[in-house]
Amino acid sequence: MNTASAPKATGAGSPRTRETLKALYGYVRPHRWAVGLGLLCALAGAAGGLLQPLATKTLVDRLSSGGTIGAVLLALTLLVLLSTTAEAFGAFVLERTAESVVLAARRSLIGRLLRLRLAEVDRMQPGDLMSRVTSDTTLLRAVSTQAVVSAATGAVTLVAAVAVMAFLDAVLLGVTLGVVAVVGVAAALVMPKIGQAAERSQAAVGEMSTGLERVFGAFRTVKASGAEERETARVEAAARRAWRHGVRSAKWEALLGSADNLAVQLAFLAVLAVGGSRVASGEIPVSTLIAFLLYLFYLLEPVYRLVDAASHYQEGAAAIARIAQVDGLATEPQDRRRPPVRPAAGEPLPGEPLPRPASVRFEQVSFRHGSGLPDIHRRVDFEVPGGGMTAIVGPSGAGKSTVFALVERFYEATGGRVLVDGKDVTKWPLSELRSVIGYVEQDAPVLAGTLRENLVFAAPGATDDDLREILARTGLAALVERLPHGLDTQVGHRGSKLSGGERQRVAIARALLRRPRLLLLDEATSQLDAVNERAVRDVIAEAARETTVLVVAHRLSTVTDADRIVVMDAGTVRAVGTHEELVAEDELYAQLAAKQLLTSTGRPRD
Ligand SMILES: Nc1ncnc2c1ncn2[C@@H]1O[C@H](COP(=O)(O)OP(=O)(O)OP(=O)(O)O)[C@@H](O)[C@H]1O
Repeated sequence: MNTASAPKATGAGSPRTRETLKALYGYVRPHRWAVGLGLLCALAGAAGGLLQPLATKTLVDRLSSGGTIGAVLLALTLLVLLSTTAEAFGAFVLERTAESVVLAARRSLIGRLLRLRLAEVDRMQPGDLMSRVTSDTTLLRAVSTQAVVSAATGAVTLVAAVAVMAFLDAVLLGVTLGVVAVVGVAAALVMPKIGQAAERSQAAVGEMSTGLERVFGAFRTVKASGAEERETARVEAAARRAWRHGVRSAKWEALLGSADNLAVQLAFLAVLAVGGSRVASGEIPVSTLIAFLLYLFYLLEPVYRLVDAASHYQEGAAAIARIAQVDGLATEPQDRRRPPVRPAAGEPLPGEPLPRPASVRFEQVSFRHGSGLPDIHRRVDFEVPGGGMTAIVGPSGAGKSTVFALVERFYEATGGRVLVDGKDVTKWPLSELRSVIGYVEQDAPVLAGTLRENLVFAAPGATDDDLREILARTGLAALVERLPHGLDTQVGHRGSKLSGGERQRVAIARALLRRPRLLLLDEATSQLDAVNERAVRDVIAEAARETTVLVVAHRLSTVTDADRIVVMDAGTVRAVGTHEELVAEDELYAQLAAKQLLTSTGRPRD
């Protein structure tokens, strides 16, 4: 599969770590006050916990000396209540902030994905891109808040606990630190492995989404080909890979967890042995040993926190890297000025002249999809004046649809110039360029939603009258009558509840509602029956009287009336002329015409 691969996780201080920390800071920065509040609450909770052993020591000392313990007991209870309340409140603040971080990351990703250049979408897998929005962002939840706070509170309480332990007994502290150092070494060794497993697991989740997207994109074909089991196995294989790496990560995390547990247990035994003999020899009182042992168990908490923060960081770093890859993909330039929403039915905006047909010119245009790939266009040169109908014909793969893709600036020409209204398309503000064009792509896509949403998709200002008119013109009025909820009927995923011909007519109606100055129709009538095709051809012919219409057609019968026909072959323009001229002058066109049983008048032979 073709996903950009993330750089491998490396040690602390590496460029990757610096980049991750910088990105992490970018996510946390807008919420620094909330994270600060969460941190304060966590510290308050930790401080409460830190004081408990000291209060216990006082309690034991008082009991040993026969003093009263009522006040100390009350203080201890208050301490417990305050610290748990502070912790609970802090935890809520952090969870809420974490959700906000995820939302911000998702919003920025979604905004970016829809502005990606087509070439990038061709290169990536949509399913994998989707999983970065849905799955990777959730990993930011823990790393951006909980891990930051855990690391900070863990470090602070660790230092505080060690300081108090040093105050209690330096020898016992030496024994403790010697054993606890083992955890540090184990953590340093295991951490990168958790990061690696998390990265692979997320990549596998991306592959799973890609597999599902592939299946739902061609659901009927999958079923008709009897490929359900094979495709299921494919998606399952990715799910299993995600499971395997998840388990691997869990294994390392468990190992890490038991290592720090073991370290504290061993430290406990060592302190008990050394401390016991120090109590026996009278070097320290028994209350000091008890307090020290309590602190030893108290040490577990900050150590856990630090380990937890480190493993969340590893998982988060993998997600941050995958999200950052999307930031690295090329996007289309964003215009500062939004073009006006075109009213339907050709009404000019106040102060705007009536839309006039746009001209198109290809000047020695060359194009390829990437360096090292074959030329799709080689010095393509033709001119289409404003108004009328121009057809582009030629064998499959000649580069006809690519003409439209270059006019819409889905791709940039690699040589020469594409001009609309005499102006290089690269000089047009992109949204303005597209606002003057109506485009029906080859597969006449219909989006999930209602019929109405589909029709007004390119002309949100269209009124009900505009809709009625266009429905009548494109022969869709009867369909709307039949539908249970009329225009508000759901058309299903990719318009699956409509017939192929209906989808084409919806796509044409959508493009016409935009009242474009240039109408690009790519094989727009291929699925229509004879009656509807005639009707739609009449609509297109009518449109050609007030706008410029460019059609790509395989069936010459649909374009013999065109004002001019551009014949393309293997990425070049062979000839331009009317049907009659081309039948007489161009060998390829004459052959195509002959194959399709046409005479030079364009009428089918009897
Ligand atoms: N994203 C892409 N990456 C690489 N090559 C591509 C891409 N899209 C199209 N091509 C290639 O570009 C060539 C021209 O494609 P284009 O769609 O313009 O042809 P066409 O004349 O419209 O063909 P048809 O009549 O079959 O629709 C084809 O050989 C195709 O394989």
